[in-house]
Amino acid sequence: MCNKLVVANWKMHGRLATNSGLLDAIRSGVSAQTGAARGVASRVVLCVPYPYLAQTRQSLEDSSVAWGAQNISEHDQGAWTGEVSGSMLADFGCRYVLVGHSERRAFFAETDAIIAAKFAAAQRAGLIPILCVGETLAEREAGVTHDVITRQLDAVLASNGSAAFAQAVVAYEPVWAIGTGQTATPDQAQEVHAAIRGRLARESAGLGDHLQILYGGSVKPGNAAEIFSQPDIDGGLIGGASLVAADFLAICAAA
Ligand SMILES: O=C(CO)COP(=O)(O)O
Repeated sequence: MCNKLVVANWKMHGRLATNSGLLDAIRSGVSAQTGAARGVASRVVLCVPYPYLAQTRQSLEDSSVAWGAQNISEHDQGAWTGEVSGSMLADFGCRYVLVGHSERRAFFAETDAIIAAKFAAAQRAGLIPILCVGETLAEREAGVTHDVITRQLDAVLASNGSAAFAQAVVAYEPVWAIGTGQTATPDQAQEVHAAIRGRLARESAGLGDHLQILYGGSVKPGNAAEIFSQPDIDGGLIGGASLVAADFLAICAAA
């Protein structure tokens, strides 16, 4: 797959005053890369905190850079204080939303069932869910990485069906590689990506061929090209390095 997808996850970073410089630099940098590559450049998405969606839309709406959110309510509307629905995100031009990030699973008690419901809510609102999966260090050391990934995928498959993955992205983020500077080796990542693709191909061969599977966890300008060169790695989900325009653009250029 030549058209890689690079997604920024700003997490809980940014301020109104400093975001504008970052957004401007990314918009013009991606535009220069797209021009140079004559339309085969990577696609780029920024997942920003909710309060900055309007600012992001204003900055990016005439560009090729898309944007999205980092979380979504599983409910469509109602008495759910503090929650944000998919249609609200669509109102702000979001095309994508992260679902099941390991920080949501670990710190906000999101279960596989809740994540499956959020995945469905995103699609009801016309958004493309980016389903995050990944094992902890203890799980890797216990040799259960594949079991964990399969359980996380199967929860969404069981409640939403395999057809739902035709309009979705999967991101493999080993928890031990997030924000630690310890990247999975390209071989470690490729092995899990191939297993994810294999699991979905068992449901439908076409799905396995077309699904975009991103790698996330300490992707930096210095390791991006090697990670992206793996056959089953279709792009990246970038945390810390997405907050520095030069680093993020270098990663986009490597994709
Ligand atoms: O969690 C991540 C992206 O969602 C990865 O974060 P880092 O790139 O900072 O390791």
